[in-house]
Amino acid sequence: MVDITFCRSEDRRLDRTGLHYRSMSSTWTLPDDLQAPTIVPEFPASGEPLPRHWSLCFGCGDDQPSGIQMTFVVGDGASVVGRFEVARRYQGGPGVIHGGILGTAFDEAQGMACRSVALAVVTAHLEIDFARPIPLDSTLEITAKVDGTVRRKVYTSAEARIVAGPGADPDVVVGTSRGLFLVIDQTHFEKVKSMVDAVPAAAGTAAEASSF
Ligand SMILES: CCCCCCCC(=O)SCCNC(=O)CCNC(=O)[C@H](O)C(C)(C)COP(=O)(O)OP(=O)(O)OC[C@H]1O[C@@H](n2cnc3c(N)ncnc32)[C@H](O)[C@@H]1OP(=O)(O)O
Repeated sequence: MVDITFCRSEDRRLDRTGLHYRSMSSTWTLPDDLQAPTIVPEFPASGEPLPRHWSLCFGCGDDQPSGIQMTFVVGDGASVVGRFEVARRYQGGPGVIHGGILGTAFDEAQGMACRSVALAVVTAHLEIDFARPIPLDSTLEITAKVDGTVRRKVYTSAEARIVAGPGADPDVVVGTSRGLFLVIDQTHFEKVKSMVDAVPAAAGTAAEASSF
């Protein structure tokens, strides 16, 4: 049970772990007992591709044609570098990406970075700063890393840059994100894994879901 109190006068929320945050990046603080990431042996070496975690995932799945189909390589240490094309169907304001799509990309990239320290995680908290408009038809690169862990909690951060197409400038950060992920075990998806096609007990895909 997460105990979050919203303090209206200070526009600040506090949780019982001492993690302080609000909608501005300057207030995301890492806990004092943060442990440096310990990389699991299954995580590929720097420069190697990092395979999708689930074929039907909206973020990385190659069997999910409506998704953003991000691809990843492993970066230095507990980090990953993900890329995707900002397709025209991801439009929010005229000519630019929808904020929720950028949120998807950060969520996916930070979750993939967590694979450096754990076999499976889910997002508990994600916050984003949208720094620059991101044009359609550009290629976005997200660099995400694990900043540290506290028990099952994995603290992550990420930056987005346009690396090809309209507005490309690898020196300009167009968005940033910070997120808390929780390590899960196989019981997490137990009640829903047969619903992968929104149909109970779909053979095959349900079995694959257990390896998420
Ligand atoms: C490789 C994978 C890539 C995946 C990329 C995509 C990832 C996703 O989009 S996942 C989908 C979106 N997320 C979800 O569906 C998760 C839904 N939420 C849940 O299932 C649960 O709330 C869950 C698992 C996150 C936490 O529940 P539970 O396991 O019972 O943890 P709980 O005991 O409440 O909390 C554990 C610790 O985390 C802290 N915590 C949990 N949630 C939060 C939160 N939102 N903010 C701050 N702290 C939190 C608690 O305070 C507690 O801290 P401490 O150990 O210091 O006491």
